[in-house]
Amino acid sequence: MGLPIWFSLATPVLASEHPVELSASERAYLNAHPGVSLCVDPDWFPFEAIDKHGQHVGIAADLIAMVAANTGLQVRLHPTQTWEESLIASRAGDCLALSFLNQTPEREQWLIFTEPLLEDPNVLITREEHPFISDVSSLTGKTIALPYGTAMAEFFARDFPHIEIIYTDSESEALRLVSERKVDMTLRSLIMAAHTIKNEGWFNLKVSGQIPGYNNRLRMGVLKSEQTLRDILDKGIATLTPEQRQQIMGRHTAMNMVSQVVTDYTLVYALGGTLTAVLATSLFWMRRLNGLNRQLKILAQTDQLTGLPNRHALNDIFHKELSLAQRYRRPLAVIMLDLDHFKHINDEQGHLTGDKVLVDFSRLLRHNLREADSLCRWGGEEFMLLCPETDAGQAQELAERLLAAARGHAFPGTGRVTASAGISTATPADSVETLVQRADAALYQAKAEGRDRACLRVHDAAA
Ligand SMILES: Nc1nc2c(ncn2[C@@H]2O[C@H](COP(=O)(O)OP(=O)(O)OP(=O)(O)O)[C@@H](O)[C@H]2O)c(=O)[nH]1
Repeated sequence: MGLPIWFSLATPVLASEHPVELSASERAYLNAHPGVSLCVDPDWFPFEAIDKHGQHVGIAADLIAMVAANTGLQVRLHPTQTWEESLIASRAGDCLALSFLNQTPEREQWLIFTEPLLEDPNVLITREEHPFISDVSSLTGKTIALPYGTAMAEFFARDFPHIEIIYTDSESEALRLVSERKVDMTLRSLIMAAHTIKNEGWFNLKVSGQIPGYNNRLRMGVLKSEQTLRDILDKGIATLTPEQRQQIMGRHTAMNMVSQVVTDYTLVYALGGTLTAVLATSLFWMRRLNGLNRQLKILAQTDQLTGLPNRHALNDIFHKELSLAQRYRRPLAVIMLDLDHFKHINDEQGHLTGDKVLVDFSRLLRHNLREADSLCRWGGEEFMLLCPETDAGQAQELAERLLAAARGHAFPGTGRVTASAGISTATPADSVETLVQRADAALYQAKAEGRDRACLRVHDAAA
C-alpha cells in the first residue's frame, strides 16, 4: 500500500450547480474531517480504477467528485493494489468510505450505505453457441466464473448452490475463462462486458440472459460509526441529475444507448403468468437478447470518441479484402495516418481540446473518402484506411488530399494541425500483418523526413 494521495476535484463537469444545505452538525463534521479517506477498486475501469499517476478515475471517481463539490466534502484517496485489499482496509478502519459497491448482508456487518450513485443491470455472458438462458435454476452441472469478493458472487452462491462457482481474481479473468471454454458462463454488467470484450477482442461471447433482481445498485459504503458522513453523502447524491449521470457515463462508455436498451429489457419480466404468456415471453426474450447482442457487438467494435469502427472491427474487413485482392489480382492500398506533435496539443491545450481535434480529424477523413474505403481509429492519434481497387499512385494522391484537408482546416481551440501518412500496397505474398508493418514503416519515414507528408512502401527491400 502506498501513501494516501489527495485527488483533484476541479474538472469542468464538477461545477457546483446544486450546493446542498448542511445542518450545523454536518458542517462541524466537515470541519473536523478535512480529508475523508476513500478506498476504491483500483482495477474496475470504466467504473473506477487508479491510474498510473495514482489518481482515482472512471465513472465512480467523477460521480464522487461531483458529490464532493456539491457538499464541500474533501476526499483523500487511500490507494490499494486490489479490491480485496480495499475491503480489508475498510474493515480495519483505515478508510472511512468505500467508493462504489453493492449493499450485501456481509458488508452490512461493518458498513452503512448511501443511496445508489448508479444503477446497472448484470447479464449472463456465455460463448456464442450457448442457448439463451431463461431460467438459471435449470443450469445444474454448469460452471460460472465470478470474481472473488464481489456482491454478485455472494448472491449467486446463496441463490444457486447447484451451480459450481469458479472464483477469479478479476473481472476480465472471468470473461477469459468463458471465452477459452474453461467455464460455461459469467455474470457481468453489460457495460463492463462491452468494455472488456472490446479491449481483449473476445468476440465469441454473447449475452445469454439476465437474472431478475441481479442489478448492481452501486452505492458508497461508510463505516458504521460515520453516520453523519453518510447523511452528507446522501444529500450530495440527491443533487445528481439523470443528465449529469448520463454525461459522466457517456464520458467513459457508450452508456446512453445501453441504458435505454436495458430499461426496455426488464419489461420482459413484467410478462408471464400463463403458459401462453410464458411462450410469448420466451420469444420476446430471445428477440430482446438478440438485440442486446447486436448492441454489444456494436459497442465492442466502435471507438467511443470518434464513433469510427475500432481496430477489431477493421480486422475482419482487412482479412476479407486482402484475400479478395490476392485471389483476383486486384490492387489494395493501406494508408496509416497519424497526427503530428499531438502530444503538444494535449500538453498545451488540454486533453479535451486534444479529443476535439481527434473528432474533427476523423470527420475530415470520413468526408474525403470513397464509399468502398474503410476507415478506423487504429489507436491513440492513429487512423487506418483500407482502400480496395487502389494502386500506389492513387493511394498517394488520396493521402496527399487528406493531408491537405487537415492542413487547411481550422481545428477549434488549436488552429493549424498537420498529419503524416504511411502507405503500403498489397503483394501476393502479403499477410495483413506485413501490409500493416510496411504502412507503419512508411509512416515512420514520413515523420523522420519532417512530418506533414505521405511516404510509400510498395514492398520490403528484403522481399
Ligand atoms: N486527447 C487525447 N489524447 C490521446 C488520445 N489517445 C492518445 N492520446 C495522446 O496522443 C499523444 C501521442 O503522442 P506521441 O506518440 O508522442 O506522438 P506525437 O506527439 O503526435 O508526435 P509524432 O507522432 O512524432 O508527431 C500522447 O500524448 C497520448 O496521450 C485520446 O483519445 N485523446
